[in-house]
Amino acid sequence: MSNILAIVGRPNVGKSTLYNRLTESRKAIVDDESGVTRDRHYGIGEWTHKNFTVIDTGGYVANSEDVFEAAIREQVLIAIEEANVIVFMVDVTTGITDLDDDIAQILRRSKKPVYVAVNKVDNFQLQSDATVFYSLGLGEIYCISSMSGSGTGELLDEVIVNFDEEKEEENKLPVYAIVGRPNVGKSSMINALVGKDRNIVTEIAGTTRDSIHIHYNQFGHEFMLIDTAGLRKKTKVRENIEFYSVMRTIKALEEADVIVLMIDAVDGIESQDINIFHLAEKNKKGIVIVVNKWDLIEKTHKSTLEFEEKIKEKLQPFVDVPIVFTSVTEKQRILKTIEAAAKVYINKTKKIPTSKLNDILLPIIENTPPPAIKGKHIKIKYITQINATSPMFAFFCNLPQYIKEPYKRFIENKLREHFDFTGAPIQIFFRQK
Ligand SMILES: Nc1nc2c(ncn2[C@@H]2O[C@H](COP(=O)(O)OP(=O)(O)OP(=O)(O)O)[C@@H](O)[C@H]2O)c(=O)[nH]1
Ligand SMILES: Nc1nc2c(ncn2[C@@H]2O[C@H](COP(=O)(O)OP(=O)(O)OP(=O)(O)O)[C@@H](O)[C@H]2O)c(=O)[nH]1
Repeated sequence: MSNILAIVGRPNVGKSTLYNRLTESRKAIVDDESGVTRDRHYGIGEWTHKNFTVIDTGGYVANSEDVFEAAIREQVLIAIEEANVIVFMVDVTTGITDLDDDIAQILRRSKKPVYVAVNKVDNFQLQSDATVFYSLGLGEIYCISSMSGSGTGELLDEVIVNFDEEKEEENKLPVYAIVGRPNVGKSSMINALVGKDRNIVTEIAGTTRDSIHIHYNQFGHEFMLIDTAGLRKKTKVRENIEFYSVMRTIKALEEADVIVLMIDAVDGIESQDINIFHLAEKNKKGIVIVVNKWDLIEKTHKSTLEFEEKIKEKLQPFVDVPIVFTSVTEKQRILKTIEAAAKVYINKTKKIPTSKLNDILLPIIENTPPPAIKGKHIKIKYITQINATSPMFAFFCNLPQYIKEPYKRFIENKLREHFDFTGAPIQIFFRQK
């Protein structure tokens, strides 16, 4: 299951403002991506301990007047298909426009939950103006002011009912998703892996009609593979191809345990790749980077090392990820890709016994304690790994609020040094004890 919220609506109703509010609130809590350019159209939101991906559809619409209404209509259709919940935003100051009516008509036919957010209800008087939006025929309306945040909590309370909490599922096969920009070699990789041999491959219909999950069981590896490659929607509006491909990628990413992010060796790592990488990281997914078309590179003995360094520079600070150099056409290191994904899955799901954790980390902490603040000494007493779907550690101490980002980073590095967590994002919490 995935947790995807799409905000749809015509331009200027305030979608981006709400998007920023939903995703920034999260940023304020864990701001660990200093200096990284983030994509403004999708990000992670959090409400009462549930995480979800928020998509601001507006950003994908071209400026040209003639495509834009068609583009918006099509985006609404794509959003209905791919997202789990839709927030339909309208503007109290303009009332219902023709385009609002059009969108409402599409949404009324959808089976996905739709929430009407009447925005710019900045004061109490405007609430009575909002009642006209009941005539859209989409049920309850939620009066909000994206600018001030008023009403957004009530809206979110309802929205997140549709989302799952992260939980451990027993005896479940690992799920890998191969993602990457168009033409990077995703289909070729999948074909190389599963070929056409139906004895080893069974296609299982996914949650939506056209999502393909492949059951792989060969060479000692068994897992589910999400195929995002072959799924190309015929969009009428050229501008929406990117929107659609981002939707598919986000969805695959939500459903997977480990993301195999393919990069073109010739083009190098691009901002889109970095966005996907950070989304995967924030979603606590395991990550393997595959540099494909390695055959096209003129190589010296230092090439892989230099390439690796260039990639890691751009992935800062989360650089403890495996990088595999493949040539799918020359069948090079394809199995190695699978092995890397399997190893990342193990790293992501393993649990370090509390005694071992404390035996190794407490002496290190003793040697390099968190810096004292205002003359107060911080004492870390013990550590446990909290059971979760990805590595999460609680450090119990007297003054958790005084522990700063650099020390957290230091702790994370020590964890990575002593226990292999390559490819798995780590969460660290300091708690009062
Ligand atoms: N008064 C008021 N203005 C708001 C509110 N939310 C957004 N706005 C303003 O409405 C305008 C449009 O907001 P955006 O968030 O850019 O709207 P959008 O729907 O994302 O627009 P597109 O990106 O063009 O699709 C901006 O000037 C916002 O400051 C609100 O709650 N109250
Ligand atoms: N030289 C070289 N070409 C490759 C390699 N892998 C794939 N290609 C070629 O790259 C092109 C695109 O490959 P696809 O597998 O269709 O790429 P894709 O990522 O599935 O593309 P979309 O379906 O558009 O997302 C094809 O012409 C492949 O033959 C490789 O390792 N080396």
